[in-house]
Amino acid sequence: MNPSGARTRVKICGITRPEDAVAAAAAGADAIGLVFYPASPRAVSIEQAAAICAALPPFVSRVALFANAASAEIRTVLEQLPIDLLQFHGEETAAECDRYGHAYIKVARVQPGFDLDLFNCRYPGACGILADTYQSGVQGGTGATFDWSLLPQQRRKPLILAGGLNAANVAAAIRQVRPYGVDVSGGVEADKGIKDAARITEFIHEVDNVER
Ligand SMILES: O=C(O)c1ccccc1N[C@@H]1O[C@H](COP(=O)(O)O)[C@@H](O)[C@H]1O
Repeated sequence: MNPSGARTRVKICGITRPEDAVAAAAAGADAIGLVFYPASPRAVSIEQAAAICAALPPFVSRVALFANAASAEIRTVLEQLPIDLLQFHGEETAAECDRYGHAYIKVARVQPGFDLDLFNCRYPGACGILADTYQSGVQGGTGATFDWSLLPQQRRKPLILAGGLNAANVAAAIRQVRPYGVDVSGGVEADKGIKDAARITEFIHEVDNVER
């Protein structure tokens, strides 16, 4: 449960195969993430993403992740796929995020000195902020946690926690940060881009059974 009394939402990111999307949904995931960042080992083509979206049951959100992508590419994805939410994982400005008229979350890559309040103010159009680990030269999917005490308890927008989460640390993360949701990629994989159904189930079990 998150501070509002609702359960902590779970997004399983970096899905590359329909069967992994089905496994995530069966385990209780609220959202799956499709990576449209060519440099990622989890990047998918439009065709792959279409097959994944088609395999999903109702009420599981489809999130399209971009990092400094060209607007034409983002528009193509929005035209061709049933995307519920955009995730901007790069250095996109608020104007760049707003231009699609589509719901989005903006990623903050957190390092010492990070100011969540200021970041919220910079992206008034975002429906949530995803906090991930800053690592020089890496856009995301680092598999590393950050110092969660850098996040304040009072927030203007829903906060999604990411970065190195797995079944062994997610309960502690939720108890400390009390996020709206959590996002995981590497922590539920058998290999890059290949999800492990048992790890997904274990992760969501931990999220749903956190005692605060
Ligand atoms: O997963 C990737 O390869 C990736 C590449 C570029 C930007 C973001 C990426 N993934 C996102 O990073 C966070 C944390 O991932 P992890 O759990 O530490 O592996 C998450 O939002 C991923 O979707």
